Amino acid sequence: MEEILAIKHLSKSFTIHNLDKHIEALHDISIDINEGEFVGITGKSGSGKSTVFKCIYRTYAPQKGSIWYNSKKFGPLNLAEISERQMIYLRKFEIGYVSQFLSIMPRTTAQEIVKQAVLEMGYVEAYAEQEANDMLEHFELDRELWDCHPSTFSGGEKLRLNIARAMVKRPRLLLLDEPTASLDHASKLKVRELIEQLKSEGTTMLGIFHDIEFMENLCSREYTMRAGKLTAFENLT
Ligand SMILES: Nc1ncnc2c1ncn2[C@@H]1O[C@H](COP(=O)(O)OP(=O)(O)OP(=O)(O)O)[C@@H](O)[C@H]1O
Repeated sequence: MEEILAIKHLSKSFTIHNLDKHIEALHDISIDINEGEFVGITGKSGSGKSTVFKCIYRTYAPQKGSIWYNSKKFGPLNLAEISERQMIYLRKFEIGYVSQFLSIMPRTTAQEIVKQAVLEMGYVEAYAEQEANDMLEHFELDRELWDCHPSTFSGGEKLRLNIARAMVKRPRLLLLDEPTASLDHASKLKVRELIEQLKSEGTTMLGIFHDIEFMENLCSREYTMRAGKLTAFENLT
């Protein structure tokens, strides 16, 4: 199997100037993922899991180390060093990120949010609308809500919309940062169903889940983090 992501000796720290504090969020992290794999990351709150994702998605710039991603369009790239333009392309076409929080665009309806994600990729209006509708239906977002602004949605509704927006793009690499945290059991099963579908289509996924049961039989390997370091590695297959 070909490697799609190779994180090598990644370190990230934060300085909070007004408090005169220095936080070592990641220390010498190395993780690799093969194409089509679903790899899990577990660890206590504050151990650095989301920081790894934010470095991959380049929300954060790491101080040390490299993040090699084998792009379909560009070939091997170090995400820690590429231009913002290339990173924008990758976010649009190749790398998806789902967190538990929905960043709401003002005056945009739920359906438009998902549709916009497809339009961004260059598809025509009618196709984008169909894809958006299929995805909203899959996640059983009440039809009454499709033309509403999500600012008034419940936590679970916001989350389902968030997942629909990321998954409608069928990214090659999908980062799932506790996407099921506040979902009820039925919605969790929907997410699991879609993850299984994406897996069978060859999508590579890196997931953070507190709910270990949810990950069962989904992940091929699992990394455990503690205080910014990788402390365990397990092959699950
Ligand atoms: N932007 C930031 N500025 C300062 N400190 C930060 C920042 N982002 C993360 N941290 C710190 O880095 C450490 C790791 O945070 P991170 O969010 O990666 O943990 P986590 O394992 O994902 O936790 P959780 O499971 O609670 O989401 C924490 O101590 C956190 O306070």
